[in-house]
Amino acid sequence: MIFEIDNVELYFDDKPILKAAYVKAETGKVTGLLGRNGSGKSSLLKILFGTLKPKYKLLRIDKKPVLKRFYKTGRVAMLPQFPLLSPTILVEKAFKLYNIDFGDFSSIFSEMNSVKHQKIRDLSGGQQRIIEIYLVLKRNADIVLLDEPFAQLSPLMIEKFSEIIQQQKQQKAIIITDHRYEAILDVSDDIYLFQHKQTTLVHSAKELVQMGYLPG
Ligand SMILES: Nc1ncnc2c1ncn2[C@@H]1O[C@H](COP(=O)(O)OP(=O)(O)OP(=O)(O)O)[C@@H](O)[C@H]1O
Repeated sequence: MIFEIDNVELYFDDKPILKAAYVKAETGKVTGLLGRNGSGKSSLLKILFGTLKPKYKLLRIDKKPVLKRFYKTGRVAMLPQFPLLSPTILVEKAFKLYNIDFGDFSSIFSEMNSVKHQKIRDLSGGQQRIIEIYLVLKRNADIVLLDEPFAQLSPLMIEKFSEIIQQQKQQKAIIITDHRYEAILDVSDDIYLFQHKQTTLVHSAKELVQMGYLPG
């Protein structure tokens, strides 16, 4: 399945943020988005998900236009940059709500075994994020959007999630953005750089240096 978001034109209060931006994602691949702060990565994810309305955009699945807000189709799962779960929900209840097995989770993240009966608000920021990323990644969806999943995670957790992302991409398209660019370069099959209000497909870290995103 091929997902394309094309000709994205976004303004906030007459200020242009994106002009003719394009991103393609497909089942079996991870698409990484890189770019400086404020370059429009989160906005593009929200536009794709359907919670932010731009001046113009065209969303296509396998070349056919999708006119509905995408989240209403039930085919997309999104991890926003900010907390997803209610602070008062019990961890085991959150897993039930998402229809995901806690046992499978705790066999990968054994250090999280003890939090099953706790409320989300009683976990550390990183522990909360681990649960959120896992639930969104494992959710039954055709495409998963991850906005800064790695920001609060220790290196070992990033490695574990990179493995889960590789497993999950077998059945899904995944789009991910994060400032941990080494992790994004490792996990992604395709990379887009957000720059000058547009998106460019890049092929190497060297290109990212030449384009002024990475220090030389
Ligand atoms: N609701 C809003 N109202 C006005 N301006 C906004 C709004 N949301 C985002 N912006 C502006 O749009 C631009 C793009 O923001 P966005 O969050 O998409 O960038 P980003 O690339 O995800 O940044 P970061 O990497 O820092 O999270 C920024 O200049 C931001 O100030």
